[in-house]
Amino acid sequence: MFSGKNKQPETAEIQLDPDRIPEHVAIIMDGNGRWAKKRHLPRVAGHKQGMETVKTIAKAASRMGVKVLTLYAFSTENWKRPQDEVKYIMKLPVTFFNTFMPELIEENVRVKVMGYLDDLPAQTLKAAQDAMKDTEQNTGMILNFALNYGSRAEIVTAAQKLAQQAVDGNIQPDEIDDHLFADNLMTAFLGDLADPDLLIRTSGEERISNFLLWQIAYSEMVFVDDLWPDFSTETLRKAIATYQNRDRRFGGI
Ligand SMILES: CCc1cc(N2CCCCCC2)n2ncc(-c3ccc(F)cc3)c2n1
Repeated sequence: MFSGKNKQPETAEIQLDPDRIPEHVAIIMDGNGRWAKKRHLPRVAGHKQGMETVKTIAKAASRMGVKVLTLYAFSTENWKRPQDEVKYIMKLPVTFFNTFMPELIEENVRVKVMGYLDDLPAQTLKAAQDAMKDTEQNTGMILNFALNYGSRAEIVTAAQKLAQQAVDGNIQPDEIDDHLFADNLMTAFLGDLADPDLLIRTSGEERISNFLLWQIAYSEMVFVDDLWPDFSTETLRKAIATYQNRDRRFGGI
């Protein structure tokens, strides 16, 4: 739309139903390397810009009323990448908190980090632990980073924990149901919010890539072409509008 003498295009902000904001949004942040390649930049430039997008989207989601935002930051498979790239990526949590913690506190955001954290470099783990500690009193949106996370490993770990409880005589096999299994997953701390209402993947890829396989059983999925560094508040609003226009059935008719 054009209006007035300025002839500036007006882009009407996507209107969302405030009563149907997805409580838990999960995002596979894909396309960072391609973003850099398109600009003839090193891949790490895409990761750096991708971290800035995390800041923008975390604030936007918090202000829209999202209760949990889970971001797939590093998978158990990502260790196969070139070592210089992995080394750079592993410093991003330190940079993130050094530059963004005041805004997270101001937004009343609580940081959680889930994954196989013992395998992370010491400085990465410390940054994550400090951020979780420094924001544990916050009562607003939970910003949940999946770091060195893999869903199949998470499911196998839960099965091993339950098998050990059975061997120890603390549970009977027929006591194991959906709820008890979910209580042994890394998302257990989210309680009733553990399962994403909306899963977004960027960069046009339409794969799940071993992310929250148990938890997304009934999630709506929205795949957008934007590369993660280009993902904007408007793109998030459009994805949530798409979600709101769907009629979720949870297996029913
Ligand atoms: C360690 C892997 C990684 C990669 C990464 N990228 C690179 C690839 C994905 C796109 C976003 C930028 N980011 N961006 C923020 C974090 C972050 C993680 C935990 C935390 F507590 C605070 C911040 C991050 N972590």
